[in-house]
Amino acid sequence: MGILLKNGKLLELETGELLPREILIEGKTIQKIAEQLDTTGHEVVDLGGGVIVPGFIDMHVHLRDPGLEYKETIETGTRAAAKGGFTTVACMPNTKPILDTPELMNYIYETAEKTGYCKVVPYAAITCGGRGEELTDMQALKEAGAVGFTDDGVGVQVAGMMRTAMERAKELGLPIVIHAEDESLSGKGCMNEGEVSKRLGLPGIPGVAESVHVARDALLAELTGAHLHVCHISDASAVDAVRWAKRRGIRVTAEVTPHHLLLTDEGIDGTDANWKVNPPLRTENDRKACLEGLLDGTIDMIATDHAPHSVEEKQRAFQVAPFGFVGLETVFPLLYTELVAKSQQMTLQQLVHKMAVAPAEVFDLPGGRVAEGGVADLTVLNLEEERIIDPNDFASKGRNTPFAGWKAKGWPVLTVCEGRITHSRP
Ligand SMILES: NC(=O)N[C@@H](CC(=O)O)C(=O)O
Ligand SMILES: [Zn+2]
Repeated sequence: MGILLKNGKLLELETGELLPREILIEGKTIQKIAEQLDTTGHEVVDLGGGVIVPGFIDMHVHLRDPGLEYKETIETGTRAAAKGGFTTVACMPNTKPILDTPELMNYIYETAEKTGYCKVVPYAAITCGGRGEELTDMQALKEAGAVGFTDDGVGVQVAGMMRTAMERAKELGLPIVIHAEDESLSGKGCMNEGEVSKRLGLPGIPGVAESVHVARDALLAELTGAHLHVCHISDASAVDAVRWAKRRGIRVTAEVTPHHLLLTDEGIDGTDANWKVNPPLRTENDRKACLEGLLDGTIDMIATDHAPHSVEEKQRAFQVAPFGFVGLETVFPLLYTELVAKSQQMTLQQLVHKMAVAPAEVFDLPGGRVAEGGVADLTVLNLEEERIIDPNDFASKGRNTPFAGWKAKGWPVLTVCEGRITHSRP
């Protein structure tokens, strides 16, 4: 007995056409796609006219497990992911302890298998403890299933250390994934350095703290032949550095978050730490550069940088509260509403490409397409349903979003991960 999805419209990714199609799922596989299928012996699920797209893939998620379970667990984080239409997430190693051993890779895989609502692929740390002093056993970490190496949360400060890391990553065929931040430039900053930080009297983080690392690591990727992936790009000169590197034939890819596409530092009043994130929200010029980079292919994909913190932590004063926003449950409706429906700056198929197809391609992961014989990872969207974002509705333990109260449409109503229904809403 399989699952038969009826009354849905399949998004054709090349043309954007919505094709009336029925889908038969057996086990973990999409068995058949046709205009009409025989229902006998199958569990029928009525999609109510919803739009079928490949399951989303998020390459930047903080699941906080192990050690910081008061912020999030693999169970709550993946439940939030499934609710947001995701079937795969890559989790960041800045947990407690840092994910720097094969045993910790195994812990992630085993816990996700037992309690997860989507597939979880872990990144491993570049340096032991994320301290930037000594490289991890990258080969053993690859053998244990790491999808790439990153010290996300902090930048690797010493260029020579990054060079050696890239040489090893190149040999292993895995990407180096960077949180681009030169600490000698970012210092104790808590928001973007500019007009707004000056007005508020808050210490700033200049855009160059990011772009000098992007440029440095692009050059090191050229030298070593490694694949460099740039996390959460936010600054116009960093986008230019990626564009330049791609033109030069360097193997570099990049991601941008929904908040850097939609918000600027103008929204910060210095009292609400739900607006505090790293890299910080920057200027309108930077925001536009990120969007332009996404549309012209400089930036390959969208990633949420889902970074849950407790309510208590985010109630602290702006300067001392931790950086980060949750994002898994709101990213699609926000971007669909703002960039597709309201302003037509993007098409639906472009957005789905950036959230599902591109991450699967760049990181060589299963999924990213809805096709016969392929893995049954898919999401059904109700593009008409409009709702107000209320953090109290989140499955995530985190409530920290600057988008509370925004009205958005295009909510995921059904998520199927490897043939299993992981989220379903009437
Ligand atoms: N993005 C953030 O503001 N915070 C992240 C770290 C990170 O992704 O750099 C976190 O772990 O909380
Ligand atoms: Zn980061």
